[in-house]
Amino acid sequence: MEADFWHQRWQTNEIGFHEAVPNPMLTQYLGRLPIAPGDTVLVPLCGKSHDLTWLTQQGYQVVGIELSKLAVEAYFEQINQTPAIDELDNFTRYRGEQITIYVGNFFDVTADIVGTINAIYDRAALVAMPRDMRKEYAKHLLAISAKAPKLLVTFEYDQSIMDGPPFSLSEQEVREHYDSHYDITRAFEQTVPGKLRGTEAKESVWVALPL
Ligand SMILES: C[S@@+](CC[C@H](N)C(=O)[O-])C[C@H]1O[C@@H](n2cnc3c(N)ncnc32)[C@H](O)[C@@H]1O
Repeated sequence: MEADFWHQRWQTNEIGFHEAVPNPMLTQYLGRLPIAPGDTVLVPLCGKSHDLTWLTQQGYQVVGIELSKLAVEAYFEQINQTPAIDELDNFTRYRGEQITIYVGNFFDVTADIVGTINAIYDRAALVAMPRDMRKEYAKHLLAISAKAPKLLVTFEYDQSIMDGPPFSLSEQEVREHYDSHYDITRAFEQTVPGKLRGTEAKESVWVALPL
């Protein structure tokens, strides 16, 4: 999707993807990754998700990347923190307690900017990208995170009856993106309760451990 699409969604508050509580897939399956409190978790395309706060509460350092300044300002308001704000390369950097969020385009982020990453949590990020961008996204994520272990949440449904985002990802596509760098296991699968925007869909949680 183009940046304008997402800016518009935040401006008009059309953020159906934003959940009121930390995502149960995160809280149940993060423990499958070989990380410990104090480690840094990268959350690409983070929005103003409560998942960020849950991660800090478990003792992790969190690095988020988000296009929308509105989202990030709303996040710090939500957690009652006044972040330190400065400019770094193409980004505005917001720093709070145990969390740094870079406001700008994910594709401009470098390994130097994010620093050492011990794990990645990808919810509503890979699936937010149309097919032609997903390959580039996956490649870039590998490059900036030195293939850190990853928890990935995807949806699968009949893409011919509904357009994304979130887009549908088959197991084959998940493996195409990551198989050559990770041992990938589907840790959980469910039919989306109450459907996905009115469409039957399956939700999967993948645990990806570096080869
Ligand atoms: C579907 S939302 C998911 C947000 C969050 N992960 C959550 O679970 O609530 C996708 C987010 O990615 C952001 N985004 C989209 N394209 C981006 C890009 N190229 N760089 C950085 N952020 C981007 C959007 O502004 C939006 O907040």
